[in-house]
Formats: sequence, structure tokens, C-alpha cells
Amino acid sequence: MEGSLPRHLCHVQKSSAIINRFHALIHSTALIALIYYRASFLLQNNDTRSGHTPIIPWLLVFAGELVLSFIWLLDQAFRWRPVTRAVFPERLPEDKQLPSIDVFICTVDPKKEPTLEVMNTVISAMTLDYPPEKLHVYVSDDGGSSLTLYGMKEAWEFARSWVPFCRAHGIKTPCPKAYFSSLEDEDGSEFLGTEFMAERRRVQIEYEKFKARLRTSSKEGGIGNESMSSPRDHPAGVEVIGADQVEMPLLVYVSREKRPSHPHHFKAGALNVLLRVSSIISNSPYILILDCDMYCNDPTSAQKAMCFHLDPKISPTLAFVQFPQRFHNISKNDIYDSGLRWTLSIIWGGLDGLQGPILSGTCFYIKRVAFYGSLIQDDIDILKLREFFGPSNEFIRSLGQNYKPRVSKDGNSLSAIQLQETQLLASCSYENQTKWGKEQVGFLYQSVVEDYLTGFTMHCRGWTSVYCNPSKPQFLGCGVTNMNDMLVQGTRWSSGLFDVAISKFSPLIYGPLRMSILESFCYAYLAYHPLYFISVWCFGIIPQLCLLNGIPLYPKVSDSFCMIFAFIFLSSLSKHLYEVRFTGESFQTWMNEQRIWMIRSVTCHLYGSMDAIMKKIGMREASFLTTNKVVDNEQEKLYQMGKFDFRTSTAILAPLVILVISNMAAFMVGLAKVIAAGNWDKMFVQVVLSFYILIMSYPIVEGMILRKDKGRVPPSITLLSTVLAMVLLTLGSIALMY
Ligand SMILES: O=c1ccn([C@@H]2O[C@H](COP(=O)(O)OP(=O)(O)O[C@H]3O[C@H](CO)[C@@H](O)[C@H](O)[C@H]3O)[C@@H](O)[C@H]2O)c(=O)[nH]1
Ligand SMILES: [Mn+2]
Repeated sequence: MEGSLPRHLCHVQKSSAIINRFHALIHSTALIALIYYRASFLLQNNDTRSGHTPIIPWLLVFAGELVLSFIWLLDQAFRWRPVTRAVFPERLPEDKQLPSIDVFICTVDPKKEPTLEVMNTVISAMTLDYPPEKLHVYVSDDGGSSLTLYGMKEAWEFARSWVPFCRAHGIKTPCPKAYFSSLEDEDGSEFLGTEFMAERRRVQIEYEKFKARLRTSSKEGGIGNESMSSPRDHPAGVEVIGADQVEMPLLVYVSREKRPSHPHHFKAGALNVLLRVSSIISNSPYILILDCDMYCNDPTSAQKAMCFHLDPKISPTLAFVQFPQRFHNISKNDIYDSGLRWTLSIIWGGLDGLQGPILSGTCFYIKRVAFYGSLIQDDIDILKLREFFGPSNEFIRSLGQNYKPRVSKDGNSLSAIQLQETQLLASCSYENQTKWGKEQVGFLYQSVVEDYLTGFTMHCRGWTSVYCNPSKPQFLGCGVTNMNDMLVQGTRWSSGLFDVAISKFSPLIYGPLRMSILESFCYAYLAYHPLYFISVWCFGIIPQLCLLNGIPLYPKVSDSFCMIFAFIFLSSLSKHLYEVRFTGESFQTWMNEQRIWMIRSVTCHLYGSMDAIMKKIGMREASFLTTNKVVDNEQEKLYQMGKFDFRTSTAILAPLVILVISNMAAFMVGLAKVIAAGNWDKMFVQVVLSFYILIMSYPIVEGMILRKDKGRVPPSITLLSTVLAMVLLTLGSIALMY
């Protein structure tokens, strides 16, 4: 082919861009009118201000509106130039010209991340349609669990049947669990004849045996002496599995050293160890990073990524090709918005038309050199390199263009010297006084959303990225399907993102000098969107309090400014509905997304922002609570029925319930008062607002009053929240009198 046909195409969604820009223009005009209305009210002196309305509630509601307008403005950058892409992997050069790839898979806790699932991810990566001698799979086991190591050896054994079977028959689903649980006719296998079926049965039996062995060993609590090590305190361990098989990808187990006295920096720390250890084992120029709960669902993702990476036009600046994180366990009525529809379609698609999508933790093919900053391009001496990269000479040699790693496919396993070197590279003190995790080198540690921050600094250094989103999901993961996980994960994300917002990397300060203003707006949107909590709390409690006390906060219905408020409200809801429908989703999805936006703003965004602020002033340490990947049947049933599972901590649930109860009280009492006083004109907007919040919160109302199952809002929380809501409303009403 080369030179003639393109390997990928990029298409700008012109009509979407026009609609978006037109909408942004009208909507922003209305926002300016709103700000004018509020500001001119505040500038009136006390006597002329209508009905002597107290100033504090006005200011609070205005603050909520300003925050919302600010985030909305940043949000428009995603909609400026959305693009879609097509790839043609069949136009790639022949195998021997392809560069090699290291796959990194992180796991941390076999109790929350079942070994069988992790091994399915490992096996699916080994089954990628790529020359096996150019594929190396590394597993980082942060738990230092012998069960994981045992699982890998077993996975390797099973892969020896599975990989050749998939290669011989062109199996399109490289993950054995997914393949064997899908209906047979899905992969068209009934057309493949009895010989194939016999072969398939044989491999399936192997798989069942493999599963049984893992089950037995996990029941026994792992093989070997687990008590020797604990997840937080264990030495480094590196083991190459099956290096003698040329026709199989290399498999490497890495458990970095962890000591309670050393911060380990969670996933970012684990990935940096893999970067170093792999550099002296295979040192592939490209790396695929996967979470242990994200298996390869299509064998050709590597080839698709190479369509971009091998394009001489874009390759020099291209750091990574990002695939979407899709999930296999999301129900049609996605009540927790775990499918990330909005993120996958709007955020990544929008960024792709600018400088490229953000780095998203998993499912991306990245260039190794992008992790080394601009440091190695300079002609710097070895002492300087050691200052950046640490004391390993072997690692520093690996930075050179012509470095050949000592352990390659023809070696049986690591020699004693090499083993020693990997131990050094995986030790917890290796990074002391180096630039790892700090500037330019590896994944950055400052934020628990290490992916976002690392990608941001790469983009700031001039790297680009592309978003590859073929119709068949290339990777499938395990999405959160219960409220507790959703909120714990959301709080971690908000905390990590807001952490960046208030650091020296704030996208609005650090970004615009180094990247286009639109790209930096997109990054800023993500970093600042936890501030939604201010708006949602202000809108969820202040107008209601004022409604109870007969204080108007919005223009009268007869006032033409009321139209402005109504327009802004309807314009944003209908734009969202339009986008939901445009991606082929239903009204229900719209409702779910709106509701989850409110729930997240009330809880995750509030707690996440507080967490980041407390971390900043030194009152808290960073934490990374992993999500639970063990399927709980009862929870699963509720989720499939579209019912919220309110079993979560009081701290998470109570604020939500307090808000809902306050709205119920305000709506009922306020409505009665309005009817009695006949002042509809003044109070209409506030009545409608509480009513709207109650409609959107219906599942919570139902969980408090109507449901009797285990997943309902516990009566103790309802009681506590009722008391707290009453206290809040009483204190608020007293405050309003002064
Ligand atoms: O100390 C740790 C903590 C986590 N992990 C691994 O990190 C991955 C992600 O953890 P998970 O519990 O699945 O969190 P999610 O919220 O699903 O992760 C999302 O958010 C993270 C940032 O918060 C990103 O790194 C992930 O790629 C992204 O999928 C998993 O493979 C874990 O095993 C570690 O290796 N070490
Ligand atoms: Mn996950």
C-alpha cells in the first residue's frame, strides 16, 4: 500500500459544530441578560430593592448561577469541532515492520478484583492479533499476592491452547470468558464445521479446568506462604513466565516493593515501576495500558492503534491513541450513568477535534518516550540522567536509541544480574531524589486521577492524541453498578480533578500558554466541574427556604426577565436532550443523566472538592479506594430492575436525603402559603423549582417511603435527615429574619 491509501480518516461533524456554535451564541446572550438582571438588582440601594429582599440569599443564588455559567462556558469547547475517525488496519505494513508492544495490566487486591477476571484480561491481551514475538504482557500486582502469581502461571498454561486456537480460527473475541459465555451463533461458529466444534470443546474443557484450579487455590487462600507478605508491606518480586515459547507473547509478573514507611502512589506508582522493569526486559516503543477489569474485546485494537502511530504525518507528535472505556455489565436503563455516554461521545469526540482526548487510565496505546519528557532528547551527561531517572545504569542505557534489552525471547528467564536490576528498579526507594512522578518522568503522582494530569502535561509539552472509537467495542470493562461504588469512584475523581484545579497545573493558568485556548478550556472543564456542588446546593436549598418564608428570588412571571430564566432552563435541558437523542439514546437516559448529575453534585463533587482542599492544606492524605469487581447477586438484581441501591455510608446518603426532605417540606408548605396568599406571580418560579427537584429525585422519595427491600433508604437515615432538614430550615428561616 504504503503511500497510496490512507490508513485512517478524520471527519469533522460540520452540522453538529454549526448547531453547537449557534446554540452557544444564543445561550450565552441569555446568560449575559441574567447576569445583568442580578447585578443591577444588587446595585439598587436597599430602599428601592423590591420588597426589601434580604441580600444573602440573592447573593448565594447568584453565585450558583455564576458558577454554572462559568462551567457551561468551559463546556462549550468540547462542542466546537467534534470529529469522528475511521481506520483501515488492513493497510498496515507486513508483520515484520510492526513495532513491538508492551501491555501493562494493574491489579491490587484479589478479594475485590477476582483473579479469574484479572486472568481473563491477561489472556485477552496475549491473544491480540499481533506478532507474538512483538507482544509482552506485564502484570503489576500491588497486593503482592501469591494467588495472582499462581493465576498467571495457570493462565499461561491455558493460553498455550487458547492463543493458537484463536489464531487458527480467527476468533473475534479474545477474552475466553466472554467467548465461551456468548451464544455460539454470535461468532458464526456453527458454519465452521465439526472439526472446529471439537477443537472448541477441547479448549472449553481446558478453560473449565483452569477455572477450577483457580477456584480451589483461592478457596485455600492462595498458594505459598501468604503470611510472609501483606499487601502494604512486601519485597519486590519479578518473574518471567514462559520465556522459552517463541510463538507465545512473553508474560511477566511484577510485584513492586511496598513498605508502610514509603508512599506508593497507587496506580501511578505501579505503572512507573512497570515502565522501568519493562525497559530492561523488552523495552517496546509502544505500550498498551489496561486496568485489570478491562479485557480486550477485539483482537485488532493494536493494529488499529498502529494505523495512527505509523502514519509519518502525525506520528512525530502523536503520544497516544485512546480507545473508549466501554462496559459489559451496563443495563439498558443505566440508572447510575455508569456507561459514561456523555464522556465517551461529547468529551473525547470533542477533544479529538482539538489537540486530542485526555489520557483516560486504560485502553490506550502510548509511546514510551512520551513518558520521558523532553529530557532524553537533550545532550545531557549521565549524572544529569541519573538525577532524573534514578541510579540504574541499565535503565539509563535503555533510553538510548540502539539499546537491546538483555532478556529477550530467546532467554529462558532472567539471569541473576538482571534479576537484581529488576529488584532495584521495583524497589520503593528507587525514586527517591529523582524526577519520577514529579516532572515529565512517568505518571505524575500529584493527583489520584494520574491519567488526567499526566496526559495534560503531555499535551502541554506539545504531544497530541487521537480518539479511536470503532463501532465494536475494542475493550470491555466492569462498570460500577451500585450507588456506593459510583459515589466512592466519583468522589475520587472529583478530588483528583479538583486537586489539579487548585495546583500549579491549573488548566486555566498552566494551559493557555502551552496549548490552544479551547483545549485548555476542555481540561479546565474537567478540573473545575466539581464546583457544580456550589450551584446545586444553592439551588437546592436557598430558593426553597425563601419559598417557605415568602421571599421571592426570581423575577415575577409578568416580568419579561422571567422569560430569560425560563429560556436558560429550557435551553440547557433541551440541548442535553438533543445530544442524548443524537447518540441514539432514549428520554430515560436523559432523565438518568440529569438525576445522576444532581446526585454527584450534591455528594461526590462536594466531598471531592473538600478532600482536595484538605489535602492541599495538609489535613488529609491522598487515598485510592478501588471499586469492587465482585458481582453481588442481590445488588445486581436491583440494578437490572432499575432500582437504586441505597446501601452506602451515612455520610454519602444523608446530604441527599436532607435536600430531598427540605424540598418536600418547602414545596408543600410553600405551595399552601402561595395558594392562601395568592402571590403566584412572585413565587411561581420557586414553586416550580422545588417541584422539578422532587420529580427528579423520585427514586429517593420512593426509597424513603415506598420501598421495603434491603436496598431502600434505611429508616434511620430518613429519620436523621428529617431532623437535620428541620434544623436547617428553622435556622435558615431565623437567619432570614435578620
Ligand atoms: O493502589 C492501586 C490502586 C489501583 N490500582 C489499579 O488501578 C486500576 C483502576 O482501579 P479501579 O478500582 O478499577 O478504579 P476505576 O475508578 O474503575 O478507575 C478509573 O479511574 C482511575 C483514576 O482514578 C483510572 O486510573 C482508571 O484507569 C479508570 O478506569 C485497577 O486495575 C487497579 O487494580 C493499582 O494498581 N494500585
Ligand atoms: Mn475500574
